[in-house]
Amino acid sequence: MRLGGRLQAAIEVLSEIDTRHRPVPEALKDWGLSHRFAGSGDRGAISNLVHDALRMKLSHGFIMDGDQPADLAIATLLRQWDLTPEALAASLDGDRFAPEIPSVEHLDACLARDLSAAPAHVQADIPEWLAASFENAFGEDWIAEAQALTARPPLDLRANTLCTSREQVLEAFADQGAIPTRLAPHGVRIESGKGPERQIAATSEVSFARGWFEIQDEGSQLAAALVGAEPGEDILDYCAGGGGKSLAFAAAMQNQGQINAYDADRRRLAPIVERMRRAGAEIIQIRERPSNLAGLELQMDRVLIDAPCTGTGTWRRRPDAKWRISDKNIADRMADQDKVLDAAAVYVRPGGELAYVTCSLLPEENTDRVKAFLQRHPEFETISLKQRWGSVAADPDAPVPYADQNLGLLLSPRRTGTDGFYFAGFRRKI
Ligand SMILES: C[S@@+](CC[C@H](N)C(=O)[O-])C[C@H]1O[C@@H](n2cnc3c(N)ncnc32)[C@H](O)[C@@H]1O
Repeated sequence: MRLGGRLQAAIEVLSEIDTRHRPVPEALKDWGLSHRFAGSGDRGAISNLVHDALRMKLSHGFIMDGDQPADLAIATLLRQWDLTPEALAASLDGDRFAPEIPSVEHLDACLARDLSAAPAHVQADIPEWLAASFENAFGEDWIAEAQALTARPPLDLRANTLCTSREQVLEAFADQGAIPTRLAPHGVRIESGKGPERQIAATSEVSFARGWFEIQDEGSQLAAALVGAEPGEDILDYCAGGGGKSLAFAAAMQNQGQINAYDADRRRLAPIVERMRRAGAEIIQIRERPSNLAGLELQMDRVLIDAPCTGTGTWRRRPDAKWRISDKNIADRMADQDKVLDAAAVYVRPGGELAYVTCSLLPEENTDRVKAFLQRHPEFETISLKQRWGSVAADPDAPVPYADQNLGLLLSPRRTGTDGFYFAGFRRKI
């Protein structure tokens, strides 16, 4: 397919998402099923166009003075794929599958519009009602922080030190330009491609089948490292999901000690079985049911709560989530977070630690929850995060996360080059 056909396809998929509220992966899949002639390069390019358009939906709408799917897709090519209006018009010329586009003069005039005249949330490309939360989280940097969430994310891998080294993983992906992550000591980064370029399918590699790495954002790797798991300890991963953090603990603990992996939804735990086998992680005990946790009360050296959250820190990966989030979502997640904090805290031994992690940037889910927890649980105190960060970050000169009076660390794409993650740590006094 030429650019015109890809542009037309992206417009159709964006319309489907907009009018029928379809999830992006489903809308893209359906388009692929009804256009079987499209090759994998075409599908990748169309997917990139759709995701990029959603990342900057509001500012594209402002610049184009219209937010129809065609406006968004055309603006994506001009503002994110760096095509000039002339180059775009030339590449669509004579392409019978291409949509009609405005004249070069009109597009030049659109690009000349001054985005700084737009309302702040439009410049930031976030829903208006969330602006106050972003400002609370980041102060005067909030627009720049929100704008950094509109970029394509890199692909981050965590080298599994149970069976290989970061150097070997770097070598395996040397052709793709892999580099060491700046902060996470075992991370490997492959930067995102530009325009139609697709991200590599790292999980199709032999090195993946051999257990050399897991796909894990650098922010998630850092959150796991901040927990501070050491060989020989007893750990509870209370919201273990597919086990991303449990696997990181097993490597940090050199397969010595015990990790109890629990999740309220036991179907989410199922992938751990295969992942443990592949990674050679031998110390993970899967706890499928609440009753399997009996007897662990006051016994754990460390408990991690990787809490259910709105995922605002991962908007680079799921840009449609940015336009779906509601007040009710946030309120529901806050209630879940208080519930898991109370439920998981009972397993921490005196002197042991409780870690609270979200992949959200909203203070409502982060510092507010921590303050409320400390009020309900005077038997816990916060731990010094400055020291902990120093022991985790590979590069002491690298940017540090936001820290609010020792009430947690906040990582973000702009500040730390990671997904947005929040980490807070507590110690049980008695
Ligand atoms: C952010 S995800 C966990 C991701 C996982 N730790 C990882 O690193 O791959 C949050 C998890 O919390 C679980 N969850 C939600 N409510 C819970 C509860 N009350 N008790 C335990 N787990 C809960 C969800 O099923 C979900 O798997």
